[in-house]
Amino acid sequence: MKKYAIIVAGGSGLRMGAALPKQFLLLNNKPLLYYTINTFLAAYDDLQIILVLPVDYTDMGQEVIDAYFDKSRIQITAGGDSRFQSVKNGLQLVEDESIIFVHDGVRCLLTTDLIHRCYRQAVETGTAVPAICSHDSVRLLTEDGNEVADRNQVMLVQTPQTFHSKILLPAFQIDYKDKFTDEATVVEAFGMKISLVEGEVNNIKITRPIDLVVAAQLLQEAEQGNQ
Ligand SMILES: Nc1ccn([C@@H]2O[C@H](COP(=O)(O)OP(=O)(O)OP(=O)(O)O)[C@@H](O)[C@H]2O)c(=O)n1
Ligand SMILES: C[C@](O)(CO)[C@H](O)COP(=O)(O)O
Repeated sequence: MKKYAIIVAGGSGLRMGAALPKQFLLLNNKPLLYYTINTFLAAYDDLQIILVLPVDYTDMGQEVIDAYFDKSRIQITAGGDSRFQSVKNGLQLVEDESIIFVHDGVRCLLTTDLIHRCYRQAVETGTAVPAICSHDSVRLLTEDGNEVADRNQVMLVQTPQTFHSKILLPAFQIDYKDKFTDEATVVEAFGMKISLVEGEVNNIKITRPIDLVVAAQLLQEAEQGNQ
Protein backbone atom coordinates (compact mmCIF):
# COMPACT_ATOMS: atom_id res chain seq x y z
CA MET A 1 0.00 0.00 0.00
CA LYS A 2 1.25 3.50 -0.83
CA LYS A 3 2.54 5.44 2.21
CA TYR A 4 2.63 9.15 3.02
CA ALA A 5 4.08 10.77 6.15
CA ILE A 6 2.69 14.23 6.82
CA ILE A 7 5.30 15.76 9.11
CA VAL A 8 3.74 18.79 10.75
CA ALA A 9 6.38 21.39 11.55
CA GLY A 10 4.31 24.51 10.98
CA GLY A 11 4.35 25.80 14.56
CA SER A 12 6.33 28.71 15.99
CA GLY A 13 7.55 27.09 19.21
CA LEU A 14 6.34 29.72 21.70
CA ARG A 15 6.93 27.49 24.74
CA MET A 16 10.54 26.89 23.67
CA GLY A 17 11.13 30.65 23.56
CA ALA A 18 14.01 30.40 21.06
CA ALA A 19 14.84 32.80 18.21
CA LEU A 20 14.07 30.06 15.65
CA PRO A 21 11.07 27.69 15.56
CA LYS A 22 12.21 24.65 17.60
CA GLN A 23 12.06 22.27 14.61
CA PHE A 24 15.20 24.03 13.25
CA LEU A 25 17.19 24.06 16.51
CA LEU A 26 20.34 21.94 16.47
CA LEU A 27 20.56 18.62 18.25
CA ASN A 28 24.06 17.15 18.11
CA ASN A 29 24.86 19.53 15.22
CA LYS A 30 21.89 18.68 13.03
CA PRO A 31 18.47 20.37 12.89
CA LEU A 32 15.90 18.54 14.94
CA LEU A 33 13.78 18.02 11.82
CA TYR A 34 16.63 16.08 10.23
CA TYR A 35 16.16 13.19 12.69
CA THR A 36 12.40 13.00 12.15
CA ILE A 37 12.65 12.98 8.34
CA ASN A 38 15.56 10.55 8.37
CA THR A 39 13.67 7.97 10.44
CA PHE A 40 10.60 8.06 8.17
CA LEU A 41 12.71 7.73 5.00
CA ALA A 42 14.56 4.80 6.54
CA ALA A 43 11.33 3.05 7.58
CA TYR A 44 10.05 2.36 4.04
CA ASP A 45 11.65 2.88 0.62
CA ASP A 46 8.27 3.67 -0.96
CA LEU A 47 7.21 6.28 1.62
CA GLN A 48 6.73 9.91 0.48
CA ILE A 49 7.04 12.80 2.91
CA ILE A 50 4.83 15.88 2.96
CA LEU A 51 6.62 18.42 5.13
CA VAL A 52 4.44 21.21 6.53
CA LEU A 53 6.40 24.35 7.50
CA PRO A 54 5.64 27.87 8.70
CA VAL A 55 5.14 30.02 5.61
CA ASP A 56 8.21 32.16 6.45
CA TYR A 57 10.46 29.13 6.91
CA THR A 58 9.90 27.10 3.75
CA ASP A 59 13.30 28.19 2.38
CA MET A 60 15.04 27.07 5.55
CA GLY A 61 13.21 23.72 5.32
CA GLN A 62 14.30 23.35 1.69
CA GLU A 63 17.91 23.94 2.77
CA VAL A 64 17.65 21.08 5.27
CA ILE A 65 16.29 18.78 2.56
CA ASP A 66 18.95 19.81 0.03
CA ALA A 67 21.71 19.23 2.56
CA TYR A 68 20.71 15.76 3.69
CA PHE A 69 18.00 14.02 1.65
CA ASP A 70 16.73 12.73 -1.69
CA LYS A 71 14.48 15.64 -2.70
CA SER A 72 12.32 13.46 -4.92
CA ARG A 73 10.77 11.88 -1.82
CA ILE A 74 9.83 15.12 -0.01
CA GLN A 75 7.29 17.84 -0.83
CA ILE A 76 6.93 21.04 1.17
CA THR A 77 3.72 22.91 1.90
CA ALA A 78 2.85 25.87 4.12
CA GLY A 79 1.21 25.41 7.52
CA GLY A 80 -1.85 27.14 8.94
CA ASP A 81 -2.82 28.92 12.15
CA SER A 82 -3.61 25.67 13.98
CA ARG A 83 -2.16 22.17 13.93
CA PHE A 84 -5.50 21.03 12.45
CA GLN A 85 -5.12 23.49 9.53
CA SER A 86 -1.50 22.43 8.99
CA VAL A 87 -2.56 18.78 8.71
CA LYS A 88 -5.38 19.78 6.38
CA ASN A 89 -2.93 21.63 4.11
CA GLY A 90 -0.70 18.56 4.05
CA LEU A 91 -3.60 16.28 3.18
CA GLN A 92 -4.23 18.29 0.00
CA LEU A 93 -1.05 16.77 -1.45
CA VAL A 94 -2.17 13.16 -0.89
CA GLU A 95 -2.98 11.80 -4.34
CA ASP A 96 -3.50 8.07 -3.90
CA GLU A 97 -5.32 5.59 -1.73
CA SER A 98 -2.74 5.10 0.98
CA ILE A 99 -1.76 4.73 4.60
CA ILE A 100 -1.10 8.21 6.01
CA PHE A 101 1.14 8.82 9.02
CA VAL A 102 0.67 12.24 10.68
CA HIS A 103 3.63 13.03 12.88
CA ASP A 104 4.79 16.00 14.96
CA GLY A 105 8.04 17.21 13.35
CA VAL A 106 9.34 17.83 16.85
CA ARG A 107 8.97 14.20 18.01
CA CYS A 108 12.38 13.47 16.55
CA LEU A 109 13.27 10.37 18.59
CA LEU A 110 10.71 7.93 17.19
CA THR A 111 12.01 4.64 15.81
CA THR A 112 11.35 2.72 12.62
CA ASP A 113 9.89 -0.05 14.83
CA LEU A 114 7.13 2.31 15.95
CA ILE A 115 6.43 3.38 12.35
CA HIS A 116 6.18 -0.28 11.27
CA ARG A 117 3.88 -1.10 14.20
CA CYS A 118 1.56 1.78 13.30
CA TYR A 119 1.53 0.78 9.64
CA ARG A 120 0.62 -2.86 10.35
CA GLN A 121 -2.23 -1.89 12.64
CA ALA A 122 -3.58 0.80 10.28
CA VAL A 123 -3.63 -1.73 7.42
CA GLU A 124 -5.56 -4.12 9.67
CA THR A 125 -8.03 -1.74 11.36
CA GLY A 126 -7.81 1.58 9.49
CA THR A 127 -6.51 3.50 12.51
CA ALA A 128 -3.40 3.31 14.72
CA VAL A 129 -2.61 5.83 17.45
CA PRO A 130 0.48 5.27 19.62
CA ALA A 131 0.06 5.74 23.36
CA ILE A 132 1.93 4.95 26.58
CA CYS A 133 0.83 4.45 30.19
CA SER A 134 1.04 7.34 32.62
CA HIS A 135 3.91 6.93 35.06
CA ASP A 136 2.54 9.73 37.23
CA SER A 137 -0.56 9.71 39.42
CA VAL A 138 -3.50 11.44 37.79
CA ARG A 139 -6.19 13.76 39.23
CA LEU A 140 -9.30 15.18 37.57
CA LEU A 141 -10.47 18.73 38.18
CA THR A 142 -14.05 18.86 39.50
CA GLU A 143 -16.46 21.69 40.29
CA ASP A 144 -15.43 21.70 43.95
CA GLY A 145 -11.75 20.83 43.60
CA ASN A 146 -10.24 17.63 42.29
CA GLU A 147 -10.38 13.87 42.66
CA VAL A 148 -8.10 10.98 41.94
CA ALA A 149 -8.44 9.14 38.63
CA ASP A 150 -7.36 5.56 38.03
CA ARG A 151 -4.15 5.96 36.05
CA ASN A 152 -4.61 2.50 34.58
CA GLN A 153 -7.57 3.99 32.70
CA VAL A 154 -5.44 6.77 31.17
CA MET A 155 -3.12 6.61 28.17
CA LEU A 156 -0.79 9.39 27.00
CA VAL A 157 -1.14 9.90 23.28
CA GLN A 158 1.73 10.32 20.82
CA THR A 159 2.28 10.47 17.07
CA PRO A 160 2.61 9.15 14.32
CA GLN A 161 -1.17 8.88 14.25
CA THR A 162 -1.78 6.60 11.31
CA PHE A 163 -4.88 6.08 9.18
CA HIS A 164 -6.18 4.68 5.94
CA SER A 165 -6.74 7.59 3.52
CA LYS A 166 -10.38 6.47 3.14
CA ILE A 167 -10.86 7.50 6.80
CA LEU A 168 -8.55 10.48 7.27
CA LEU A 169 -9.40 12.45 4.11
CA PRO A 170 -13.18 12.62 4.70
CA ALA A 171 -12.71 13.12 8.47
CA PHE A 172 -10.76 16.33 7.84
CA GLN A 173 -13.67 17.86 5.93
CA ILE A 174 -15.23 18.59 9.35
CA ASP A 175 -15.33 22.17 10.71
CA TYR A 176 -12.53 22.95 13.17
CA LYS A 177 -13.22 22.67 16.92
CA ASP A 178 -10.89 23.61 19.79
CA LYS A 179 -10.95 20.03 21.07
CA PHE A 180 -9.13 18.83 17.92
CA THR A 181 -5.67 18.56 19.49
CA ASP A 182 -4.69 15.62 17.28
CA GLU A 183 -5.97 13.44 14.41
CA ALA A 184 -7.60 10.90 16.75
CA THR A 185 -10.05 13.56 18.01
CA VAL A 186 -10.97 14.48 14.43
CA VAL A 187 -11.46 10.88 13.32
CA GLU A 188 -13.51 10.12 16.44
CA ALA A 189 -15.75 13.14 15.73
CA PHE A 190 -16.19 11.61 12.25
CA GLY A 191 -17.71 8.59 14.03
CA MET A 192 -14.86 6.08 13.92
CA LYS A 193 -13.33 4.10 16.79
CA ILE A 194 -9.60 4.61 17.38
CA SER A 195 -7.26 1.67 17.87
CA LEU A 196 -4.22 2.26 20.04
CA VAL A 197 -0.75 0.78 19.56
CA GLU A 198 2.12 0.69 22.04
CA GLY A 199 4.01 3.99 21.85
CA GLU A 200 7.57 4.65 23.00
CA VAL A 201 8.69 6.35 26.22
CA ASN A 202 11.53 8.09 24.33
CA ASN A 203 9.14 9.46 21.69
CA ILE A 204 8.94 12.78 23.52
CA LYS A 205 7.60 15.98 22.00
CA ILE A 206 10.27 18.68 22.18
CA THR A 207 8.26 21.45 23.79
CA ARG A 208 10.41 23.31 26.34
CA PRO A 209 14.21 23.84 26.72
CA ILE A 210 14.56 20.89 29.13
CA ASP A 211 13.29 18.53 26.40
CA LEU A 212 16.27 19.45 24.21
CA VAL A 213 18.68 18.43 26.97
CA VAL A 214 16.89 15.10 27.43
CA ALA A 215 16.72 14.50 23.66
CA ALA A 216 20.45 15.17 23.18
CA GLN A 217 21.24 12.59 25.86
CA LEU A 218 18.83 9.99 24.45
CA LEU A 219 20.20 10.51 20.95
CA GLN A 220 23.75 10.05 22.15
CA GLU A 221 22.78 6.80 23.93
CA ALA A 222 20.96 5.56 20.80
CA GLU A 223 23.98 6.35 18.59
CA GLN A 224 26.35 4.59 21.01
CA GLY A 225 24.00 1.57 21.00
CA ASN A 226 24.18 1.45 17.19
CA GLN A 227 28.02 1.38 17.11
N1 LIG B 1 -0.10 25.80 13.44
C1 LIG B 1 0.65 24.74 13.74
C2 LIG B 1 0.96 24.42 15.10
C3 LIG B 1 1.77 23.32 15.36
N2 LIG B 1 2.25 22.57 14.34
C4 LIG B 1 3.17 21.45 14.61
O1 LIG B 1 2.57 20.51 15.48
C5 LIG B 1 3.55 19.89 16.29
C6 LIG B 1 3.16 19.89 17.77
O2 LIG B 1 2.88 21.22 18.18
P1 LIG B 1 3.62 22.02 19.36
O3 LIG B 1 4.60 21.21 20.07
O4 LIG B 1 2.55 22.68 20.12
O5 LIG B 1 4.46 23.09 18.49
P2 LIG B 1 4.37 24.66 18.44
O6 LIG B 1 2.98 25.08 18.09
O7 LIG B 1 5.47 25.10 17.55
O8 LIG B 1 4.74 25.05 19.95
P3 LIG B 1 4.05 26.10 20.93
O9 LIG B 1 2.64 25.57 21.19
O10 LIG B 1 4.90 26.10 22.14
O11 LIG B 1 4.04 27.43 20.21
C7 LIG B 1 4.87 20.64 16.05
O12 LIG B 1 5.73 19.84 15.25
C8 LIG B 1 4.43 21.90 15.36
O13 LIG B 1 5.40 22.44 14.46
C9 LIG B 1 1.93 22.88 13.02
O14 LIG B 1 2.36 22.18 12.10
N3 LIG B 1 1.13 23.96 12.75
C1 LIG C 1 -0.55 15.52 18.72
C2 LIG C 1 0.03 15.49 20.11
O1 LIG C 1 1.44 15.48 20.07
C3 LIG C 1 -0.40 14.20 20.78
O2 LIG C 1 0.10 14.15 22.07
C4 LIG C 1 -0.43 16.66 20.93
O3 LIG C 1 -1.83 16.63 21.06
C5 LIG C 1 0.03 18.00 20.37
O4 LIG C 1 -0.33 19.01 21.30
P1 LIG C 1 0.22 20.49 21.20
O5 LIG C 1 -0.55 21.27 22.23
O6 LIG C 1 -0.05 20.94 19.80
O7 LIG C 1 1.66 20.44 21.55
